[in-house]
Amino acid sequence: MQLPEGVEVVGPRHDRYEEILTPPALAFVAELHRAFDARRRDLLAARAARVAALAAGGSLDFLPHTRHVRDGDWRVAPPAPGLVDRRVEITGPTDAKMTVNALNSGAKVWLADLEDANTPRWENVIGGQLNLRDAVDRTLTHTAPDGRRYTLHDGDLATIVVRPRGWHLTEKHILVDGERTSGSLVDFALYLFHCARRQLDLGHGPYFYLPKMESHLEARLWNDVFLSAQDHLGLPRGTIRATVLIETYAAAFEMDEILYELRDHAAGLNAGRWDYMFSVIKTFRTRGRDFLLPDRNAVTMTAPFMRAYTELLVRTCHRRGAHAIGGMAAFIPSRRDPQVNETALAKVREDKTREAGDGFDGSWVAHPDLVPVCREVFDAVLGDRPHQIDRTREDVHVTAAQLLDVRATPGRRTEAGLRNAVSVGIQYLTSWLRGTGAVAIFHLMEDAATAEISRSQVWQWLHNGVALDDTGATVDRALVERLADEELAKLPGDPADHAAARALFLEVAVADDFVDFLTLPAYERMP
Ligand SMILES: CC(=O)SCCNC(=O)CCNC(=O)[C@H](O)C(C)(C)COP(=O)(O)OP(=O)(O)OC[C@H]1O[C@@H](n2cnc3c(N)ncnc32)[C@H](O)[C@@H]1OP(=O)(O)O
Ligand SMILES: O=CC(=O)O
Ligand SMILES: [Mg+2]
Repeated sequence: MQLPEGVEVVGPRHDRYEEILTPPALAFVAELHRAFDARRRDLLAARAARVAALAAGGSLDFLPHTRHVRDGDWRVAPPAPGLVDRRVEITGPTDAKMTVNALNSGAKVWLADLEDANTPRWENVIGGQLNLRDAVDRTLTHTAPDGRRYTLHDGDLATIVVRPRGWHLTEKHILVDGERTSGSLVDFALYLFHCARRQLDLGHGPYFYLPKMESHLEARLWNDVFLSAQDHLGLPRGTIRATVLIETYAAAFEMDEILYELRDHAAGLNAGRWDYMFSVIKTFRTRGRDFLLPDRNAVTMTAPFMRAYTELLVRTCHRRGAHAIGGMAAFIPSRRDPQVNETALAKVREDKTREAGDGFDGSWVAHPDLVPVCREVFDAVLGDRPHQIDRTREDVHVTAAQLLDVRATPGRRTEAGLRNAVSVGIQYLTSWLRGTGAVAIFHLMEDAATAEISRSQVWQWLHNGVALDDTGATVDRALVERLADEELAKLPGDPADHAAARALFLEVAVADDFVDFLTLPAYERMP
């Protein structure tokens, strides 16, 4: 096949890959790369500059020069078809079985995840695009090794909203002018190219969730990508809709500005609590006690700094006519263990009840068996209304000091918490390196965001010389390595199965230089 000039595909071409990697689709990727990749890299450099300023004693605050945006009277575009009622959204990776199960789950929306829940292995990147296209065509089927056959229901399916990779990730198998492309642009462009028209014919549209942004300038970049992409494909401006995850500390101070940048394409904000917690740790990782969190599993959504963040998110969205979408309770139900199941359902009910009461218009679940409980809770609050955007939460007034008040978080730093972080981190990386980016560990959903909390918390405790509240031991490299060995010895199978993950975990959790994202070195270990 003749590729567009300057484009190379260096990943293997498995069965049907030519249906996705067509010359016009690759030309579209190349056009976006040439127009926008330099800006992407400049924005990543701006992130690094902010980290340096914070390490030197700076802080986060609402931006003085964008006050006119926060004070201004503007609204985002009205909700697009398929995105009006979002009371239950299921998330998950895009392998064929999960795709069918998610679309059939009864959720209103499926977040098709190419980010936190996905290892961006070449087979997942292109295989995911094939599954998405087949799903939109309603031809997707799957036969499990045990012979079970999966097909899409005839009636209503969940609206597909694709989450491309964050701006920090590259795609090493598609090169343009000899350079790696952006993972975000590849995921976005291939889905838009192959599925936008089909989605419009079905009465929906090309919809996206945008992850891990750290400023409104990053949102402006996405908006410019959307304008250019719509023009290239002859789609009316405003066809694309994007829901932005507010999941970095810096973005919490720029919610209005992010919605404003994307306003003709904006579909709402989501409270991405796990990456947010990771970002809180990461942003002030060298600043000692004021930003030390207790054990990961002790930090709940009622911690004052988390509450300030979700309250501000609902208020900001509703003032601008946008949906506010809740986050992920990590408890995973079990079809085999009634006790585990009961606990998960109760915890998820409690979480969704708080969100619905706070004004969220819908929320996320990680598993099909959680769809009914989320729906029931939101039905009780919404009734026949598709959302509660008219609940403007004028009562909410969140200050920068409240967003930054990490110190008031109740909980202890314990050896059990450290053990858990080490064990979960290594088990997760074992799974990631094998190509599975979401996994249940100790009955909790673990993905790239939750694993980041584990490893960054170990890094933070170690580099701030934390003494554990229970044993009094100071966290140091020797202690982390000992716990790693003890925890690996408890796992079934050979500890050698986890050797690569153990080494990678120590690299990102212990080394002096803090690696920005664990997926960066992990991706380099992928073929
Ligand atoms: C921080 C964040 O970004 S949160 C969003 C990103 N994270 C995610 O999306 C995680 C999504 N969830 C998952 O991946 C899974 O639920 C896991 C890995 C946590 C657990 O999966 P499993 O161990 O397979 O759970 P379990 O065995 O109970 O699954 C039962 C069935 O439900 C299906 N299922 C489970 N979760 C999902 C899902 N999210 N989407 C679609 N189907 C699902 C399984 O495929 C299985 O199907 P089958 O009965 O046809 O074989
Ligand atoms: O993407 C969601 C999160 O919680 O992180
Ligand atoms: Mg996230």
